[in-house]
Amino acid sequence: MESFLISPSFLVAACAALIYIVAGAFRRLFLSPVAQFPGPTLAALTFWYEFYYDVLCKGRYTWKIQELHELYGPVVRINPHELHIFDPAFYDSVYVGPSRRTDKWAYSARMFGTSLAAVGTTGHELHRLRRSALNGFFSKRSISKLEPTIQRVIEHACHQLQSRGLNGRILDLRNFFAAFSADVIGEVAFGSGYGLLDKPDFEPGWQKLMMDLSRATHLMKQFPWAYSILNSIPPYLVSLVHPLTKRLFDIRSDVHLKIEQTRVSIKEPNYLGAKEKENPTVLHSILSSPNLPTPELTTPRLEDEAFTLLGAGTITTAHTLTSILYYILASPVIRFQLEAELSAQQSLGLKVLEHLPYLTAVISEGLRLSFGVSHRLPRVSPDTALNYHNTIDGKQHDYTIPPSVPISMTQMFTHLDPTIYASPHTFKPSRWLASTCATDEEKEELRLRKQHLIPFSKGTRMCAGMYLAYAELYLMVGALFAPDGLGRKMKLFETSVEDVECVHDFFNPSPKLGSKGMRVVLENNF
Ligand code: HEM
Repeated sequence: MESFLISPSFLVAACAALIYIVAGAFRRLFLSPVAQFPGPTLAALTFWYEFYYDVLCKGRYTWKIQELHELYGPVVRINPHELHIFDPAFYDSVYVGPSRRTDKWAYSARMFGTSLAAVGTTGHELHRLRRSALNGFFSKRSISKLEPTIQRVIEHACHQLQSRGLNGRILDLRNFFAAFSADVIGEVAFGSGYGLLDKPDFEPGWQKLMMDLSRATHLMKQFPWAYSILNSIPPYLVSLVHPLTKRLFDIRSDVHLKIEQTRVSIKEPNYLGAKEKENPTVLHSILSSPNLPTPELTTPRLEDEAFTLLGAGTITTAHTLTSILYYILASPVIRFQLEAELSAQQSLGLKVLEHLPYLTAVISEGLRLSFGVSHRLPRVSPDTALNYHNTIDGKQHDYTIPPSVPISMTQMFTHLDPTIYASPHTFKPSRWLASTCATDEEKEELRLRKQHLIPFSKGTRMCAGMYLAYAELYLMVGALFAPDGLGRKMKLFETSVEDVECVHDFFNPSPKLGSKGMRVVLENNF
């Protein structure tokens, strides 16, 4: 062993490795386009810094970034290549519309393991193309046509909730809403639900699986090859090690089958007269999109796209609904006002609900405190330098951020900024209500609050399913607190704010690990 360590070939290899590391460190510290920006040296040197907080400390880098801003100011270098900005006023300069080319940074795009889907597409042009095939299906107009389908799933969900909650049985709304949001996507996007609402206890494994996948995004980012390895292992072997993934593979096979069936059905001569014309699935929509060239219509790509919808639309919507329900049930005053507003309505269709001021305020406040996603969202502006100027606490901050530098911001920081939202951790729907005798200053403050509510992000990469999400939120909360709604019977069971409040960033927000869920019982339900 000793002789190996002093052998010439070992010494050459060791010297080469040392030179490589020192040169790499020198390049990152002094030659990088972000070398002049403030931040911890360790973060500038290596991604292991972020790994430590996000992987070893379980999704805690977001809070460390917050501390770094207190130390270094509004613009901080948080890893060898990326700058993070903590200044809500700058949001619209980073998350822009199609007029400025905006890429996703490859390092963060690979978090999702779906490089063929819009969400994992890095380049601006290809993303615009892929996104155009989704936009029609998820437009406000199309979603309003899907209202009867969503209503049907809600009726079924409430029926199941009532029967599961008989005799004071404890119900976990976190699992309930995860099953609900997945079944909605199944119904509206693929033509049939996944039956999760019919499973015992609303299949708790589903919510857990979605959160496990969400948590794995930190590893995907750091070790992209892990996904290729996982993909090459036969599904039955993966299911042996992680039994929950069996359901995922089943869904993937189902999606595969539906893609092939849709491919055949749209070629049929009477396709446009068929029932699909009334209720086209997202697969019909993509496969008959006039803009997509043939390479964009392969089965693996469509599988990625379809699968993303399930991932993107399940935990986000479920977490928002869970948070909203917690805050309503925890506050008799809020509950009373909501019930009073809903009791005064003749009908509770989506168009009516969307115009109810108090319900809208409750939903906005729920979206504010559930953040959308808890992770920062990096964007790259390949052609344009961005200029940042602001004076904070009497200190001037001026930066020119060169083109192609990944820049990220975090929705949670904006939603909890006390200069925009007073007492930011308090669930306070009244902050969204316009008073008839408001002063100009108060009107301006309300405008700013609305402008800074960004759970779906903004710009070209903003959420594709926003209108579907809003429809689910309005219709579900409306149904639960309607005069005969089940929400009126609900009582929290051994649940506190710690069971909904985000303390781990697994891309999706997670409450404390070990939480037993958002548990309720239904009173007088025998
Ligand atoms: C309250 C519920 C929801 C919230 C807060 C939310 C939030 C977000 C956010 C912040 C992004 C940007 C992610 C990024 O930049 O990497 C996003 C992307 C996306 N969301 Fe949602 N989402 C919700 C529900 C849904 C639903 C129901 C669907 C559809 C079934 C959906 C589909 C998508 C898709 C496809 C993307 C990728 C868009 C792209 O990259 O072009 N989302 N969502």
